[in-house]
Amino acid sequence: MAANSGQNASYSAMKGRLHDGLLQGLAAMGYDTMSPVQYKTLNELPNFRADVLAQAKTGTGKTLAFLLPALHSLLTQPALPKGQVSILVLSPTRELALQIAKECDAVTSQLRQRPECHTAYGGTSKASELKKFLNNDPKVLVATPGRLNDYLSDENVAARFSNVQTLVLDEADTMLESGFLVAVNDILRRLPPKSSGWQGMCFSATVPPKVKDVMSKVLKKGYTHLTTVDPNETPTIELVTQHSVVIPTVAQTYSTLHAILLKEYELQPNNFKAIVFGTTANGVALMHALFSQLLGKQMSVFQLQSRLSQNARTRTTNEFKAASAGLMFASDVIGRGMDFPNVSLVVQVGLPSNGEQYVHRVGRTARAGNEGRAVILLTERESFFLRINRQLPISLYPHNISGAADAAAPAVVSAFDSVDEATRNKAYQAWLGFHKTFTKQLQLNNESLVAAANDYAATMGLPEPPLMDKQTVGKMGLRGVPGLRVGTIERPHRGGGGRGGGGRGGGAGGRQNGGGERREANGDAPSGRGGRGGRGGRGGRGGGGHGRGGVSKR
Ligand SMILES: Nc1ncnc2c1ncn2[C@@H]1O[C@H](COP(=O)(O)OP(=O)(O)OP(=O)(O)O)[C@@H](O)[C@H]1O
Repeated sequence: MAANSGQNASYSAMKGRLHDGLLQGLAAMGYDTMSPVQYKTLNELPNFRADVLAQAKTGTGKTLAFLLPALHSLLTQPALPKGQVSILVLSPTRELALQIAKECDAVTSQLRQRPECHTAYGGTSKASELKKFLNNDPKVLVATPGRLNDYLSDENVAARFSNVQTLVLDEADTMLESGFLVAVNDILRRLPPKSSGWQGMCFSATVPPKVKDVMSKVLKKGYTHLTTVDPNETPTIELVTQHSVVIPTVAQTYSTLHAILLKEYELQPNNFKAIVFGTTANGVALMHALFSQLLGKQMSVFQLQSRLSQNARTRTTNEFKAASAGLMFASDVIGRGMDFPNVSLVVQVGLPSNGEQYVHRVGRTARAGNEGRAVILLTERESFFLRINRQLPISLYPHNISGAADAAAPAVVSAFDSVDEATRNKAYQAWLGFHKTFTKQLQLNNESLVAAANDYAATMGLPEPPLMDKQTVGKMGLRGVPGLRVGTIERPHRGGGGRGGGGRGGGAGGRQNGGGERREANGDAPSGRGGRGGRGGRGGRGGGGHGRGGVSKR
């Protein structure tokens, strides 16, 4: 990885200051040079146990930047009693938790006595994970907040954290935002008090000023603020060429996306590896189904979103990490932190939750010094995003693709015929729920919102707008709005919904959406109070914190 501004320092310079076993681990991983954020945490902290807020661009090695000092302290301090957790890392998503744990295992791989690194996240069997946790000697735990709260609500389990030495918030800004804040506060209440001396580490590519206040709960006054990002610059990576495509209405979305993907494929036919972000889980499932028809013969098509079982999520994550090429449709379950090597293109379809989320999604490409491209596809109404985020280095797409989009339209229409109706119905409802949260910015009222949703239904080849559950319509605040088809939807018996490739099949959209799917943002946010965290941690179902700040089914 390239390092900059005279910090092209070799890890060998850390000999005698960083535990030898860790240096050997880094060598085994093939890393000789410190990235700038790694250089700074290892050289500019008053000591490795100091509290730190670190900001560095996406894909520049923040994970090792927090793991190395924390692991060094663990390895050089008197051993904690068996079963006591020393390093606790909080991550917004399950996939990211697993990835961090793997990085921890890799960097400790050469130690004679390796500290055990465990994970705790929703969507897995709590009983068996907890048994493993309690019967072994986890020194590092990487957890999502919901499942961790579930652990901490049991006094015997909470006792395992009474000597915690380091608490890391990865993707710290999102962890301290509305979707997670309640759960993180609950965790902080259940851990030893800050005055007991544990080290706080907050890492992210983006640190909006509003979260700095909340950080005082984790960071001691006088903490070190390290940054490799110029404060006057957006933290988006320079190695990504970023473009926008604005279309008149939602009706042109999929034909234009098709044209963009083919153009980009033409520009980089070798090892074309792309992620297309959508706004909702059901919207992603729809794109996956549609583009499997349209492009499935040319490339492997994947999807990752919260309605898939955790097994499917983990399997697909591993497959796409290993793949040299492929097309992934994803929600924000992989919007932050995830490291899929050699992704050369990121496309965002529809509005990101905010400028920060845009930056994190773009950061899925151009990692570890590589280059990448990014395109955002918005409708005219959604293009306000470009106006309010003028600081982002986005220019107009330089290729004329409107002809190709027109030419693709008939193929899109016929591919929709093969997408099952339930998938289209759910995407319609998700679209409506998502856009409902933006009506002001989109300058829509309820009537025009429903009219636009119905155009969207027509684009998907649905003969009439899908039937919506009365309750769902009420929760969305759309009761009585003309154009909606409202009725009672037969709910399948519990357990009757299949778990097909497209996610949690079956299931009427109303129940799944619990009042209308909004955005899939931020992470596997717990839905309720921390005490219910385990359930919330499932993310796929209950996950969501439906706050306007925008966390929902991803
Ligand atoms: N010193 C290094 N030399 C080479 N590669 C490295 C080095 N440190 C980290 N990497 C690799 O760079 C990639 C990005 O690292 P990492 O995922 O930690 O980035 P990040 O800054 O946390 O990104 P994000 O902001 O998206 O969370 C990973 O594949 C990681 O293994």
